[in-house]
Amino acid sequence: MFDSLKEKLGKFKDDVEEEADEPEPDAEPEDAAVESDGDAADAPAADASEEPDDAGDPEVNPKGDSLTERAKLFASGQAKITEAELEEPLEQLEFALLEGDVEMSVARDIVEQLREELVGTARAQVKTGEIVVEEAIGNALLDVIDVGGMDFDEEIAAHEKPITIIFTGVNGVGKTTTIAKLGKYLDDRGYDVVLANGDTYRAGANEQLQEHADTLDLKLISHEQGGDPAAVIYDAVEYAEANEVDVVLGDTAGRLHTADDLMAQLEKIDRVVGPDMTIFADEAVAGQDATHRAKQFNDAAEIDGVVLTKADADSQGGAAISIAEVTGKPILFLGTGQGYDDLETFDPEVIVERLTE
Ligand SMILES: Nc1nc2c(ncn2[C@@H]2O[C@H](COP(=O)(O)OP(=O)(O)OP(=O)(O)O)[C@@H](O)[C@H]2O)c(=O)[nH]1
Repeated sequence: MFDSLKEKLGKFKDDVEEEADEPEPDAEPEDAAVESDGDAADAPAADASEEPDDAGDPEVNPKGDSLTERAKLFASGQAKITEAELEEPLEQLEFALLEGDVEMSVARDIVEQLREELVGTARAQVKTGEIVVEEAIGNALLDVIDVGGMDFDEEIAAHEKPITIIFTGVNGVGKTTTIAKLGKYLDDRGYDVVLANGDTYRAGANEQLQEHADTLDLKLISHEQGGDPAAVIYDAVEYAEANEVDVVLGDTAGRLHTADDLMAQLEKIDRVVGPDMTIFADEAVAGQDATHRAKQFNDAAEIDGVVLTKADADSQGGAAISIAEVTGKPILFLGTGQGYDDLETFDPEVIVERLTE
């Protein structure tokens, strides 16, 4: 999972460490003078304990001395990584992220945060303490994926029952399978679950969900094909109330005659049923398409979180990295296979650890 993304981040780390490993060979005296005026770019002069006041004074430390000064700082481990040295590795990383289907604004945020965190870091620290670059990468990733934090288990436990969860997303991405997986997940945790088929548009949708319901021994509420999806989910909520069922999991259509029809239908379900939670499902492998769809669906019927399916088949991680920041809503689960238990809670810290280890 996300192997290619991991490789790209690893390459950035190697590139920066390589830069730190070499003295600044082409540091022109003039550059040095300019940098010492810049923001963190040449902070060593200020950090050096000896003669801090004289370091930038041309009388005491004329331009011609600054290379010697730099060599001294390098030897003492106090020299710092400059913005110029990071330029190429950062550019390459941004390109690699875009190539991996990371949304442009997200790739830029990651690169900017890395620049901010790494410029001015002591070279010696980067060279020897591998953890520095790794941590900077981790922080930049966490910043974009740890968004809108919601603990799904806590939310379910704390919420008044029944709790109604609606799933949105286009056809074929694994939405129905995800509902079945989540039904089992909740059933395993002691909740009574009822499924509702709000996809009254697609032929065979009832049978597909019924098959899952039978396998998992869950109740399914469905109407005839062509019926009103809001009515199906409403019925399921009534059933849950009458039978002390804890959770209603409602599927919705992933495609109608037009995208406008689909969005109008979702808005109607929102209005009539007033779901407690709306989860958008899409496939990780769809990359930027998934990110854009998440935004579109969120605009039509506000989502509370995302399930990214088929993460097991996704090496790029573009959607996984982008979707939370673009929608402002957290990824709750990753689908990691076709089995009912192939559902992994999305823990940003664990994901970052996996990507940077
Ligand atoms: N590898 C992998 N396959 C998955 C995952 N989730 C679902 N699938 C497969 O994706 C295919 C489509 O899943 P469905 O649940 O039928 O998709 P859907 O979104 O409901 O699509 P429709 O039923 O057409 O609306 C099935 O073959 C699933 O087994 C996953 O996390 N990993």
